[in-house]
Amino acid sequence: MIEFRQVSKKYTQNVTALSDITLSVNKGELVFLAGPSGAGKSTLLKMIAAMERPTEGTVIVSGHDIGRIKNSGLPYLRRNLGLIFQQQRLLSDRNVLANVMLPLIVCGASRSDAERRARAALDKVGLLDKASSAPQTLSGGEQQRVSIARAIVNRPQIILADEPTANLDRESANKVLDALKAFHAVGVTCLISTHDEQFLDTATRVIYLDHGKIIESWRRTTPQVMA
Ligand SMILES: Nc1ncnc2c1ncn2[C@@H]1O[C@H](COP(=O)(O)OP(=O)(O)OP(=O)(O)O)[C@@H](O)[C@H]1O
Repeated sequence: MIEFRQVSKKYTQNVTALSDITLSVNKGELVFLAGPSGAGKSTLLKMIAAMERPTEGTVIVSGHDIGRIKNSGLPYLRRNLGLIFQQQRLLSDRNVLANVMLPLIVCGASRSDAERRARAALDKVGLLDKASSAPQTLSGGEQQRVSIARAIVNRPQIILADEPTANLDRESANKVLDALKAFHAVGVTCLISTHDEQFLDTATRVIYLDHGKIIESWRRTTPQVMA
């Protein structure tokens, strides 16, 4: 479903964010990207969404070659992607429900259909009771779960989450992660970047990056049970 073949990304002559990355992610996998700040995790996720293009190598996402995709093809690609990136903040001038409805309205859904689906998405992340609230009145963890609802409201095949638990306390972080895992459980492919070692203990697949290179990568068939 996602394939990187000998991919490098240079932002400038002196900044190599990714170097010779080869990996593949199967449909329905939950993959954590780990590694220190500046390792290239965000760049890797952005490439899957064609927010950045490879300098060398090939990135294939659901059959699309990201290096060759035309700008006119981007909306079609992104319709299959749920993006949870820090820069995509919730809009403070509309309530939670309207924020979650937005991707559907943009794609031409009717208001009634968009509202019904947005309420279902909020229900899935446990925040239906906050539908009428202003986003800025929610906790950081609740805002992240609204972002997840907004990302999945179009029923994407792939969720990309860049540090979704950054700056959250443990309880909020666990709720955010549980919401993401619930989508993985129904077959959505998820890639999540994190600094949080605790999440990696229960993961089934982790790719460690450092200085733009994969330094370690493993899969296990059953998650480790925490003592
Ligand atoms: N738009 C950009 N222009 C120039 N350099 C960039 C750009 N985006 C990222 N970089 C550089 O590329 C490298 C990888 O950055 P990236 O954001 O992918 O790492 P990261 O692992 O996600 O880090 P963090 O955990 O801090 O978010 C860093 O050296 C960063 O400074």
